[in-house]
Amino acid sequence: MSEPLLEIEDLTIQYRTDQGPLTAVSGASFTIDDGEYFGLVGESGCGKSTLAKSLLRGLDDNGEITAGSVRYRGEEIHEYGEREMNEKLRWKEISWIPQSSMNSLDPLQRVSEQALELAEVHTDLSEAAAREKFRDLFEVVGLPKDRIDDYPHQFSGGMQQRAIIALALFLDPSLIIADEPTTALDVIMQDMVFKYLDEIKEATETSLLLITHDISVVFESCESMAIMHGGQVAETGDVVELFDSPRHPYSILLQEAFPDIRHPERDLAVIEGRPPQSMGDVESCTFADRCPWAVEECRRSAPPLEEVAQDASGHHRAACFRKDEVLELYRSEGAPPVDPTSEAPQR
Ligand SMILES: Nc1ncnc2c1ncn2[C@@H]1O[C@H](COP(=O)(O)OP(=O)(O)OP(=O)(O)O)[C@@H](O)[C@H]1O
Repeated sequence: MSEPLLEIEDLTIQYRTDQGPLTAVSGASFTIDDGEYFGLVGESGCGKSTLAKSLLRGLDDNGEITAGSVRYRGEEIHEYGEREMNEKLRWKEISWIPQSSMNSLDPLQRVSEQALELAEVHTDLSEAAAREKFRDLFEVVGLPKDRIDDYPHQFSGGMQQRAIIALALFLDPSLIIADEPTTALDVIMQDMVFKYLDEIKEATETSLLLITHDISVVFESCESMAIMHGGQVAETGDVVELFDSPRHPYSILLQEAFPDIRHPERDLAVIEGRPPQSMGDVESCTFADRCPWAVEECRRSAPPLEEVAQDASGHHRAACFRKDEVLELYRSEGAPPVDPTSEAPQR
């Protein structure tokens, strides 16, 4: 098998706070291959943005990677200095589509000027060639070519977000990180942005790391995914595999919490409780207190992320001591009420 584009292994990220170190990401692992669309899903506060920001060294000042590694095409990128990050990685190899275009387009510059600056720093393109390339990309994202010289305020929110996608594509990056790219948009615009992301997939070799709380978007747009809970990767693998045969209780319940076109009549499940905020090292399953199938072992140690079966991509893994039995239990008996004092069952 060829080398993955991005390989995250056992990544732990903490924030210094007045109450001590807060662990936002704990032992996270997954890989993204060339050309792959990968979804990172989970509730608010589960650590998605922290993980994504760490990839481009964009963590807040009080955040730090305390363990694990991030390899990009086999190279440990956290060993790069700030200059190497700018010269080798940012925009050129990995670009970023933020949650809201408001903070990322300079309101005082024409959109084309922002592209031309990137071209000047990172390419040998003449100004005319760079403008032509940007005009073409406007077309790819469904914006009129002759609007590249507009200022951001001349665009609607949806158009601004598409202009950012054009900027993100401008240097032909191998990976685009999109952090809730449609949160600030209305439903119609959300659909359009995803339509353009789908078209980009057809037209380019770019990989996408799509961060969202909406599992159904990932099922529709991505090939692989990771589901996070409380800073841990609960499950990762091929989307079809996770859709048909989820192995982590959180993945099972999360799927039941979103509408499914196969079962439109179904009542949507509610996952009781809130995700935990972990101070210090994480030494248990962060889902244990919300899990209908938790046993004592889940509170004594953190379950490792282990392979459950061969899927199309060969990396379906789940972090649950009961990963080989919960789906069957759920299908035969439903989810029992959560019992915070549960003892280990007879096995
Ligand atoms: N600068 C910071 N200092 C302290 N704690 C932080 C900081 N930034 C984030 N956190 C905490 O880290 C945890 C993970 O936050 P993060 O924003 O990564 O989650 P998320 O899954 O991206 O959430 P959302 O979907 O709401 O953006 C949360 O408990 C959050 O409160």
